Order: sequence, then structure tokens, then C-alpha cells
Amino acid sequence: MAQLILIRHGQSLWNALNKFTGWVDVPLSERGRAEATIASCRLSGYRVNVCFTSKLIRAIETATICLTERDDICGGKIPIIKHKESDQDWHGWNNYDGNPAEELPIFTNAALDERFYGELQGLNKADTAEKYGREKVNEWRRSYSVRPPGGESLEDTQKRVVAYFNSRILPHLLQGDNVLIAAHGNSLRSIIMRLDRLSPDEVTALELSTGVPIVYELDTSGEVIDKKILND
Ligand SMILES: O=C(O)[C@@H](CO)OP(=O)(O)O
Repeated sequence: MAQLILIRHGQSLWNALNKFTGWVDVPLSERGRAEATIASCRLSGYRVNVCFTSKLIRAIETATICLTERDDICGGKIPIIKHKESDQDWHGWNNYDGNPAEELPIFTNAALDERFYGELQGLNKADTAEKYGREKVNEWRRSYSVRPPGGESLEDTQKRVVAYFNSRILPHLLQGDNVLIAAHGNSLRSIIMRLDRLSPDEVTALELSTGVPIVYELDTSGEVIDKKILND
């Protein structure tokens, strides 16, 4: 049995301004950092063995706050971001073999990034709804297969997210590791759609709050046996 903890990043500075964000690399707001701190308290008693985040700073900040505000979640280990030589921005910072006995690895990967919002990135959501109509904008934001102009549909996002989840994250869960994934509204909706077996119609109603941990218990074959939302 293993635990999988999903957390949408805390409020970002653009969430606070109600702007479409997508791949724009906006940091957490003060409230977002507080949400991540509260999340770490809600995770008191939980233990993580490995962490995955997107490449975007709001998810990385959320993960590191969750893993460092309290000692127990890492079991006394030090969380360390593991960079890869194949990363575009590699600059030799990992000239160190690591010590698994003392470290909790954090792997960052663009496969977990937010849905690419194309031409909507940087626009205010309310203004955009006024300009194009609420129904159209809601279709861009919440339908499964309709793409926003120049961007990814949830279906596009789900393909890259679930491929990464199956190949890179699931093997950890199957060997009994407890996993934390800090990511985004739409990358996490993609994973939840798979875990909860939601249909394309059902996923349109799925909304995730910022900074609220969702804990899944999985059996040894990766099937979900329990789900808890830690929101109080
Ligand atoms: O702007 C974004 O990148 C996302 C998440 O904040 O927006 P939406 O709620 O439309 O998926």
C-alpha cells in the first residue's frame, strides 16, 4: 500500500489578479505561501518518500514549503531537487552522487506543467469572459477537448501528464513509496481523472482549491482504495 498526495500550488500572484497563467512562471503570493504552510500542518503525521513537481516556480515553492515547514513529513531527510544533465538549463550543479539515506529527492518535470493557455496567457479571466462570452470562455477553461486559442485542451495536457505519471511516478507507488505531487489545476485534474475514472463530461465539474492536499491510498496494484481531501 502507498499514499499519493496531490497538491495544487498555493495562490500565485496572477491567481490573485484573476489572470490566465498557463506556462507563465509566476511565483506564489503571500497568501499562497501561507496556504502551503497550512497544507504542511494538515499533512502532520504523513510521511513522503519522493516528490514530483512541475518546472514552474509556484509548484516548486509549494512543494518545498510543504516539505520543510515540519520535520516529520520527510522523516528527518533533507529534500533535494535532482537536476538532470539532459535539462536545458543544466549547469553542472549536481556534481554530487547523492546520499539516498539522508535525502528526499524532488524531481521536476515539464510534463507536470499547467495546461498551455496559448493566446489567453496574461489576460484577465473576467474581461475575457466579457469579450468572448461566459459560455465560450467556460468551454475553453473546462471542456475536455476544446482548445483555447493557440493553447492545449485538457485532453492534450492529460496525454503528457498521464504518460509521465504512468512511466515515472506509478513505479514508485507500486514499490510502496509515498509520493507527493505538487502541480497545477489542470495537470492535477488530468491525474484525478485517471485515478477516479472520471469521464470527459464528469471532469468538467472538477475544481481544485489552491494549497489543499488530496491524499489517495493505493493498493499494491495501483488501484485506489481511499481518498481524503485535507481541507479542515
Ligand atoms: O490560469 C491558469 O493557468 C489556470 C489555473 O489557474 O486557470 P483555469 O482555472 O482556467 O484552469
